[in-house]
Amino acid sequence: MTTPIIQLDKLTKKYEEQLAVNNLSLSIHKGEIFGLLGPNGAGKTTTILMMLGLSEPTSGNITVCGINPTRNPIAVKKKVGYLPDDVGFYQHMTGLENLLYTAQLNGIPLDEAKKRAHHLLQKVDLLDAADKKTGKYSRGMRQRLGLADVLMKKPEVIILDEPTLGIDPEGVRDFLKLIRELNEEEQMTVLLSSHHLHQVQQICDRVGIFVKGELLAAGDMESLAKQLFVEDTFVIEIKAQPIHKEFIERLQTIPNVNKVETVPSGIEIYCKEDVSAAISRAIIESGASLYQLQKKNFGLDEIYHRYFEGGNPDGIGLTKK
Ligand SMILES: Nc1ncnc2c1ncn2[C@@H]1O[C@H](COP(=O)(O)OP(=O)(O)OP(=O)(O)O)[C@@H](O)[C@H]1O
Repeated sequence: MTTPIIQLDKLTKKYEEQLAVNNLSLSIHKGEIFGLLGPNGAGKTTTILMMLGLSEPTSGNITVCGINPTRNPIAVKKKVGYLPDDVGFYQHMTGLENLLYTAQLNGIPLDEAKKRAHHLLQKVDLLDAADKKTGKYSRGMRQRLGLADVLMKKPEVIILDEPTLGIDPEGVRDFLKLIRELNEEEQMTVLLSSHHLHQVQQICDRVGIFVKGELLAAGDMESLAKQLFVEDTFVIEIKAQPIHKEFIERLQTIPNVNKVETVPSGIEIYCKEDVSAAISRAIIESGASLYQLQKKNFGLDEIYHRYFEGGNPDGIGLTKK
């Protein structure tokens, strides 16, 4: 594992009596796409603002690209590109002029800036609109130009706060694909804050689930499932015939099986360990025919929604490690 490019250590932010971020520790590694996933008011934006040096933590430490952003926000700004949910441009200037202006502010020589702007406009599919005033851009176009704009200075890290808000589904797909491509081509680390499960699941290498200022769990899908569903790490789906009461009862006696549920597509067996072999043995021995047996992978939406079953992080049947 590489050294973290973003390191948060017991980070806390209080707004008077409001605890926006509570004792947050998190490491994000160079080159990864990390998703900060949480509902409105979870503290995602507050965390991002602290990483950028735009808000001071009440306590705890932050290091971004080896820099303490609270003490040195300008140095961090040079290395980190930030795309807020609604990016603002000089509306009377064209897309290209806006990019060149950003380049000028970052001390990039004009020739180099023109080449980079052309390359990026092509990447974000705005070459045809390069000479159009940004006041006439659609929201999706503004977000794509925003992405090109943060990339002008070749940042080491880009932080995207709800970047797809208000973009149509096709636009969202293209935008996420573009982020993935840029991450691969330019080896950039990406921090994506969102409450859209599917989007986060689609492109992020790891995800942190953030609620009420606290990081409940972080990791890839498998490890999140393990962290949040300690009781039922595996769900095995079977199709078998005939299914009767004794048969279900027999499945329930298999060690490490927590729950057996009949669903329209067959039977779901929730268990602590992979007991596929014991299940198939039990089915055959009971004289039934087994048509299908598969391990169900937890998708992020299942993880997220099941975790908040009843609107309560301590929800039914779920245990946090
Ligand atoms: N400047 C502020 N003053 C007081 N409270 C604030 C301030 N900024 C944020 N908060 C509060 O801190 C908490 C976290 O807000 P934050 O904007 O960081 O959440 P978020 O996860 O980004 O939510 P959203 O997805 O809605 O943007 C909320 O309860 C919010 O009301």
